[in-house]
Amino acid sequence: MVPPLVLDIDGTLTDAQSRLDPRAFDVLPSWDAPVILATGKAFPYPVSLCHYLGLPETVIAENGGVVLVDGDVTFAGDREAAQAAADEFTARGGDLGWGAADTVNRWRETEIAVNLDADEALLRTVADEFDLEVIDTGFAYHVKSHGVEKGVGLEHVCETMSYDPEDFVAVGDSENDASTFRVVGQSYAVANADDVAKAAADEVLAQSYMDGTLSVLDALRE
Ligand SMILES: O=C(O)COP(=O)(O)O
Ligand SMILES: [Mg+2]
Repeated sequence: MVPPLVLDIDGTLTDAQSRLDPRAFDVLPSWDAPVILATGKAFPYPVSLCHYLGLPETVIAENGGVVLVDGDVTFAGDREAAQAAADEFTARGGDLGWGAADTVNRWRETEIAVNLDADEALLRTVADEFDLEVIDTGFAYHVKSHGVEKGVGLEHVCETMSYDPEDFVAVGDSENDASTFRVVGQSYAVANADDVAKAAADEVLAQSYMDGTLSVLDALRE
């Protein structure tokens, strides 16, 4: 019997160019246990990924800010504070860096994401003034409330689904996966992971991106 999975998206189910690795379609829809997508992306991204993979919509989005399980959506985090910090950052000359349409934040409900090209020092100064934290996922800076984490989201999912987080196997690549790694039974950082994720993981994989993830899933299926 295979264990339930909690999988990060960017850097874990993708290639180095952030493109979804098509092998996800071979392995995830037929996985014989729950597959939870846990991401820093805004809510519609993992929902649509579930839709197109043919998976039940059980997702942790916005680094734990939004959780969908069993048809119920719950929110954590102070979006208004994050917006106020973003406005102040912009007023002081910062740029969120996503252009006018800003599809990165347009549907984001509990935090604000900022392009990695932005002025990090200014962003951290302003976030601090609003009692918010900044995490760097390797794909964006996220300005968010303290204590909102993917791992907390997973605990909520588990309560609803009557699972123990210990039953889960996790794969991830960055700082925002460390909280997941702390609550699951077995955790893996892909080789491209950042130092925080590598330190938090039970095991650091030899292979990067989806190659690393598949090495875990193939071993679990054997
Ligand atoms: O949105 C990001 O910054 C990273 O997304 P991820 O958590 O799926 O890697
Ligand atoms: Mg990631």
